Amino acid sequence: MLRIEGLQKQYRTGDAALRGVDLVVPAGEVIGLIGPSGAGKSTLIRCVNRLVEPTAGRIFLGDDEVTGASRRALRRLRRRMGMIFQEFALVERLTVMENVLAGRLGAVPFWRSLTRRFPPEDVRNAFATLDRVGLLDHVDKRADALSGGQRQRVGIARALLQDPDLLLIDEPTASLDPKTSRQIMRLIGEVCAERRLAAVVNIHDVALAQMFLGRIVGLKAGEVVYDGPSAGLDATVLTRIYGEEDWTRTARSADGEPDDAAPAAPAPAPRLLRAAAE
Ligand SMILES: Nc1ncnc2c1ncn2[C@@H]1O[C@H](COP(=O)(O)OP(=O)(O)OP(=O)(O)O)[C@@H](O)[C@H]1O
Repeated sequence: MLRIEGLQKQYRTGDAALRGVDLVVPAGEVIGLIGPSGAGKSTLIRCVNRLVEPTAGRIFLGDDEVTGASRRALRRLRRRMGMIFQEFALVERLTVMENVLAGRLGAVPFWRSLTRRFPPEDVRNAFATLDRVGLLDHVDKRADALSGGQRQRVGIARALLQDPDLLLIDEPTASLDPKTSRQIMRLIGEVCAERRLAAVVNIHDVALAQMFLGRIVGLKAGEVVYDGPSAGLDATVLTRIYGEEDWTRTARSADGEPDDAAPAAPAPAPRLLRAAAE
């Protein structure tokens, strides 16, 4: 479980990127983090693993506090957080298997990682994970010989090999075609359910988020302005998050149809938070 309390981030430049975010993501739940450019989505994800140092607030992974953790404790906590990136972040000249085993770096002794000698159990796990993500036939291929969808599957397998409690996923489908994007979102949902992982997915594609994620958190100017079911993302809520626009072809109402009768009937118990500043 991920718990965030009163998270604030002010960059040195003076930009207040997060203004008191509260968020709980239970084990097994995948949430979609949406919001306009500059809303603070990447900052939020990076504060969770302290790639960006929060200015105020507290973050917990299970019972362990991430904020304030010593360097050593933070290293251990980061091993429990798998990261999946938009650009995959693979080592191009290494094979699929080597890239996936990189997920164990930090967990194996340094000399083993230098000589790339991983314990047999890690290798067995890597095979099983690659099988799960549909890449068993590609283990010896170099990363640079893979398609975008295959590359993202490697990214997912590498994160899973860490045996994490939490996945932090930054724009996983930004460079993928629509069908591959759906396959990747489906895979993320399935593996998180199977392994009871909490996950935060930073995603721009609202329709895709609605299709595959049950819960959406909408950020605007560093504040959570919506936290509720994806079915509740109607034109009114989208206007709250993104501002005025014709949302009728984007929002899907609770019955799955495009929301062209906006404003739509309220969705089941969405938690509308603070009205966005006008
Ligand atoms: N390293 C940084 N130094 C200073 N300001 C930053 C830094 N990173 C982000 N910001 C500012 O913080 C705010 C939030 O940025 P952030 O990248 O978190 O938004 P985002 O929602 O992820 O945007 P996008 O969807 O475009 O990636 C913006 O005003 C941005 O300019």
